[in-house]
Amino acid sequence: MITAPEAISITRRLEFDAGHRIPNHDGQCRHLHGHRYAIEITLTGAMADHPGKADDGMVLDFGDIKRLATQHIVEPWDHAFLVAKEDAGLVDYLNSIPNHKTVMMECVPTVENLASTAFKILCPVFEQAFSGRLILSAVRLYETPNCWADVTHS
Ligand SMILES: Nc1nc2c(c(=O)[nH]1)N=C([C@H](O)[C@H](O)COP(=O)(O)OP(=O)(O)OP(=O)(O)O)CN2
Ligand SMILES: [Zn+2]
Repeated sequence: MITAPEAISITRRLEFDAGHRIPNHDGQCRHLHGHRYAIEITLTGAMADHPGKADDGMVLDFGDIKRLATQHIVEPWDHAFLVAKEDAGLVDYLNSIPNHKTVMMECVPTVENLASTAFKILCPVFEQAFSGRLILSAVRLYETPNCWADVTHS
């Protein structure tokens, strides 16, 4: 009997620190504050059948996930202030600080929007790097140990 190759999902977790605020929040989150975010990146594909090769039995080396996610998300967002472009007063203030690490977001930096942004950035990165051999199937972003958002393909 011939069986189709299994699809297996693997997940790599990375962490970074960033500041943000939700300008129109009716509670504490309208104040400037920060989080130790954790991002979990899940890729799905077939395991490599490459006896004797470094990646034999892997969907993808965890090191490759770390390298690409660090380059495209962790390094740009770590120790940055993630600010909504509509948050005009704060944008002006951050721009007045010489060499401040500010990341301008298209939308308010809720954990949902940040997870969605990360997913949109990483999807083509993994698609191009691995020629469609695997897909980015999910991004989970933790804002606190108790609060997170999941993004998957719709
Ligand atoms: N749906 C969302 N709700 C909230 C978001 C968000 O991004 N999406 N963000 C916040 C705050 O920014 C904050 O990060 C979360 O605050 P809080 O609810 O206080 O989370 P804690 O884990 O610190 O909760 P404790 O009860 O203090 O343990 C708010 N809401
Ligand atoms: Zn917050």
